[in-house]
Amino acid sequence: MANGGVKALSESGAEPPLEFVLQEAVYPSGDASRRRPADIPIVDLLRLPHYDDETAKLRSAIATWGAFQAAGHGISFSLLEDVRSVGRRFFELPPEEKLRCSSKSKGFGEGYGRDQVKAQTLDWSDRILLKVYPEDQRSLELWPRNPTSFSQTLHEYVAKVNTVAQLIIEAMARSIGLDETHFIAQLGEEREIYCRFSYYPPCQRPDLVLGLKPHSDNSAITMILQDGDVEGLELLSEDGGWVSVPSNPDVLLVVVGDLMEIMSNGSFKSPVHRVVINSNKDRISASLFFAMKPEKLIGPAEGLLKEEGKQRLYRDLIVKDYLDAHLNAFEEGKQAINWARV
Ligand SMILES: O=C(O)CCC(=O)C(=O)O
Ligand SMILES: [Fe+2]
Repeated sequence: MANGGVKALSESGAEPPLEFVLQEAVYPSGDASRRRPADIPIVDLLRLPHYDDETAKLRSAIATWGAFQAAGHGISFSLLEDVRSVGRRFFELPPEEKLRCSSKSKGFGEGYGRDQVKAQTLDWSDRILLKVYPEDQRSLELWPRNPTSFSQTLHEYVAKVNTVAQLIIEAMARSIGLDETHFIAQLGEEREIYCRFSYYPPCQRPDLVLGLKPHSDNSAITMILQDGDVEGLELLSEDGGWVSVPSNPDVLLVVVGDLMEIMSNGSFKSPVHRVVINSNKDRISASLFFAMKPEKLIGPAEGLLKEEGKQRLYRDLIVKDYLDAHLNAFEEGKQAINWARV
């Protein structure tokens, strides 16, 4: 692929090159705009700490979808719009400017450019991945200088979402009868947060490509700011069908990650999800992935194993080993969570 990324390919108007074309068995069949949205519950974070029915709603949403839409988060709409806007403006820069933010690191490496993974089929998207927390671990040389407000906007957004995530993670613990500090203590102050902006250009053959292959996240939780207008994210439902996540411009979509599935001993499911493409509309998203530091040992909460009849479903493991297993599984088109089962 030329240096212009998928955006330049899209603008050339050509059919997608073969390395982007999926095997026929996994064609996404059609245009994102023609899909029916899934009924993913909206949880009001203002009510969450005080009302048991809101906590029950959160638990049921996670049990059904592995995800919910968070409203009442207190982050101004203008900041959400600014985050989408700085992301979009970065991807609109000429290729040589974007390439200044790229690095050669393997796997899901930081910086602009495609994931350096052995994949059978390439994703129809451009992305930039940045470690945003702890602050002293930021590789600022990879952060876009253009638009000039990029760093400040992202900095402000991460601080706010970090506070919101705390409240959500406490409620998740409460919702399954654990002390509300349990998962937060696992994450610790030295938690790591990565931000991934993804830009999905239109493709004249949305029936042949995916913006992002089916995967579950290697995080504890992921907080996704979706495009304000354009849908594309889909969750794999229990009956094996794909359902489309509505693009609600002022909510944050909270998705359970594999590390939370392990710590909750399977009470919470980390959903398999993918991104489909539109024939004439582009889409932007910004995902924040919350995880423990790689050296941390995690496992199912003791409190969940004491209950009668409860079996341990996952091993204790070092987060770094899980991340390696996740990458290997991803490259083979498999789910890493099976590796963690007892
Ligand atoms: O673009 C989206 O809405 C989701 C992106 C995603 O699933 C990811 O980055 O892991
Ligand atoms: Fe994801």
